[in-house]
Amino acid sequence: MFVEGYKKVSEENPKHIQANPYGPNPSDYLSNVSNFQLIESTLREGEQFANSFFTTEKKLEIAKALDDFGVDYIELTSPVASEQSRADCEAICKLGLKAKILTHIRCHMDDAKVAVETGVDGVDVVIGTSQFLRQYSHGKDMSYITNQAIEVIEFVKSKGIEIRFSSEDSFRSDLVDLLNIYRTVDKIGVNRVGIADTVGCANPRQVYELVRTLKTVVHCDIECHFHNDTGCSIANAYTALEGGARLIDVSVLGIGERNGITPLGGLMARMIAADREYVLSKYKLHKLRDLETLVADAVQVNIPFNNPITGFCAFTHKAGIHAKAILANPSTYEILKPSDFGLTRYIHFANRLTGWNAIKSRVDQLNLHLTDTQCKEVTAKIKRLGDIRPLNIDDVDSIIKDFHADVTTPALRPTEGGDVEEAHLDAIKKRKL
Ligand SMILES: CC(=O)SCCNC(=O)CCNC(=O)[C@H](O)C(C)(C)COP(=O)(O)OP(=O)(O)OC[C@H]1O[C@@H](n2cnc3c(N)ncnc32)[C@H](O)[C@@H]1OP(=O)(O)O
Ligand SMILES: O=C(O)CCC(=O)C(=O)O
Ligand SMILES: [Mg+2]
Repeated sequence: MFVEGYKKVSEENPKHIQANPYGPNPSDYLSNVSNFQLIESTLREGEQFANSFFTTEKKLEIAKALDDFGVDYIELTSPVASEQSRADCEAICKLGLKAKILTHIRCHMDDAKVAVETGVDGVDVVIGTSQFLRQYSHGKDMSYITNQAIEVIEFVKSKGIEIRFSSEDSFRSDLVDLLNIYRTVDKIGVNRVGIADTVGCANPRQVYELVRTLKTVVHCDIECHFHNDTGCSIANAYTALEGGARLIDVSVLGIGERNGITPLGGLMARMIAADREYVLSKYKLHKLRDLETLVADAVQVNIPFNNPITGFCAFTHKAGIHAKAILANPSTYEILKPSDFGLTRYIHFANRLTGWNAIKSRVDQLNLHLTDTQCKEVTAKIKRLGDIRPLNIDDVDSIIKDFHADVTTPALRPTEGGDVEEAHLDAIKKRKL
């Protein structure tokens, strides 16, 4: 149906699509999709991953690589966790990186006093506010938590460094308790408040609602931390930004407690699809694969086959219908450009789902010449073998080369009344002799 005022969508240039033909949506003003920052927590949340053990050298190498990638903040394990944790934190602070260095502590003066002496640019303070954590973790009530928070925040602020206050397990906390404590810490002047989906229970709608509600209560930036237990960590991060959060906690490959948090690479994929220019202007995406390999090796895991961007088949197209369109215009089946990440696109033609367009493209790559009809013929041969066993590129290339030799050998030209198949066989026998 034609609706007056609707702009025609241009297929050539999707930018012509009008986001909202009925005028701006008030929530567009709140969205930080084009203005987000990353708190990179591989060296804090990531150290809580089951396989993690980072030597000092490895931590320094990872911190430098994260900085080179362009993350805004690097969050480090609490300096009270161990002697070495504290020494490593101090060593990373001395690197003089562009990224701001944070450490992550409990809401306790003992931790805060150590943290401010490490040389960090800021301190991330956290305390559980849900009934579970109040009962089974620290055992404190909301009034104790509030007083403790005020004392720690004022102390850290007095040292002239950044301070963030976060409520652990925010989504299972009482909303009134949450809003009260956030309002209090905002009034004292924290740089950020944090929402944490510590158990990975939140869905995007709940995230949007909580962020929007919190926006009505605080003036400072909102940071969000999403665990991935139910597979929502990237969607939740994106929705949080849409709702007006500014900062997202990520780790390389999403490593963290249990199955981890929002992965850096996955979030980059989501964000570049939303605002390519902003993401390309801030982050060195072509360094992503090396960064992931560095961390994967350090914690002895493989990069998952279906990882956004860097999974081995993330830019591989297989079915004939896809391959044809990709050859004509990659955007037909690609929302991300492999070249943005320094990567290459592949067409997987050695299989029975292939089509003649993909095979023709391979014929051209091999510098051979076959007509369209001949390409269709050779495709049928490839499919016949592909029905029997998995194929590799050499299989396909030799079928193509044999076919090409057959059709270009003069003996193949059918003589008057001659049989083409016999002529083929004859020519093949002659070549083999
Ligand atoms: C959701 C998260 O990821 S939060 C960050 C998690 N990070 C860490 O735990 C960092 C590594 N942790 C450690 O090295 C240790 O747990 C330490 C050094 C912090 C504490 O060690 P311990 O004193 O031996 O205590 P333990 O780990 O057994 O228990 C946690 C203690 O912290 C208290 N606590 C837990 N959370 C908080 C909090 N947010 N604020 C203040 N105190 C807290 C608990 O009440 C408990 O104290 P208790 O022993 O007096 O009851
Ligand atoms: O400090 C925070 O905001 C998050 C802490 C954390 O790792 C979590 O709650 O899962
Ligand atoms: Mg966490």
